Amino acid sequence: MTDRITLIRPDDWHIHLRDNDVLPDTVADASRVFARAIVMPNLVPPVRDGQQADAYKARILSARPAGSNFTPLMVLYLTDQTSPQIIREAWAAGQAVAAKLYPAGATTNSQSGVTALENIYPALEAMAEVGMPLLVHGEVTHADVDIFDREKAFIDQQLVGVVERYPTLKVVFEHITTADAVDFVQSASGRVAATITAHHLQYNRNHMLAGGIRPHFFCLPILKRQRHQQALCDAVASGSSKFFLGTDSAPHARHAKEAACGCAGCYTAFAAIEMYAETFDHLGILDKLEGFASLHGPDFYGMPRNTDRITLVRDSWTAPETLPLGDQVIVPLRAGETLQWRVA
Ligand SMILES: NC(=O)N[C@@H](CC(=O)O)C(=O)O
Ligand SMILES: [Zn+2]
Ligand SMILES: [Zn+2]
Repeated sequence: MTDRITLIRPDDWHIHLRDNDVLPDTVADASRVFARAIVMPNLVPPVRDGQQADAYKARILSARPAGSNFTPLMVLYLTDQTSPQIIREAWAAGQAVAAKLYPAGATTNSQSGVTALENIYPALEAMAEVGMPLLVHGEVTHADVDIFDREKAFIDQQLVGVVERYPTLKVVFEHITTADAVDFVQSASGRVAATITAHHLQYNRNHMLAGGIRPHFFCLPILKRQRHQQALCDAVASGSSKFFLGTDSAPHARHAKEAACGCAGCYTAFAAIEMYAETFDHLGILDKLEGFASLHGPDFYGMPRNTDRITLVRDSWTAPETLPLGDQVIVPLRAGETLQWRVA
């Protein structure tokens, strides 16, 4: 039994840090282990151009704990108005490393998102040309599509078309949740990859709904049935470089989750690499953790791999019941439960 594993320092290729008074809390958790993180731009109002990305980056940098070298990687939020010029300028100035497609209405703070794919064709063309990756929240939003089918419908109705139309565009299918998404990514060309969260590897919809409704498991895309969870586990077990770590750690204050209409998002940043280690250990694939957490992401983005290392040890500890989030509290995933691994 392996009790200790050393990895090149990992990065988080999908996180929500929010803004202003909560940044000291979210940035402290994100920067505890990860060297870099792709910072999602779904603020209100969203991060729509290079200048806004720069200003947000400055707020994140000034919220870092003393001595931290954590590097936020900034992302533009695509809207119906995103012009090729916005893309080219932000890319040329190094203000953003990617742009994110939120179908309008698909998830938290997506109300300014894209209402029809055609509206961003000019932006996508510019992205394909300069080499800026497209990050996708892959769910359709029509009221008549069942929430458990929205990811598959997005692949069929939108993603296949985008990948065909822009043969050089790099695409990251974010936080995938279905066997359909795994199949799509595996059979696509090398410029298509996906992030996988710790919670979608650890849980399925029974954890959220059987025996009582548990709002802290509610996230989007929603947890699916067990066979889909298994497909995600098989994807990481394959060791394929198309899959890499993206926590989608998404804080919402306790009162916003424990409510008649609760917000979508799970908070995992406080123990993310530990949760992944636990899952990989459980699956008997700890030897695949370094590729997933530390190598495939930078390789896909064309960035250097980190050079220092972290060590994880098998040593159980209890996750806190709550954590501070500005002047509120948050109930993290695994609250009060025993975690099997910790960072040495
Ligand atoms: N994943 C979630 O359930 N929520 C995210 C948005 C997102 O990544 O879709 C959030 O910003 O809260
Ligand atoms: Zn999303
Ligand atoms: Zn997200």
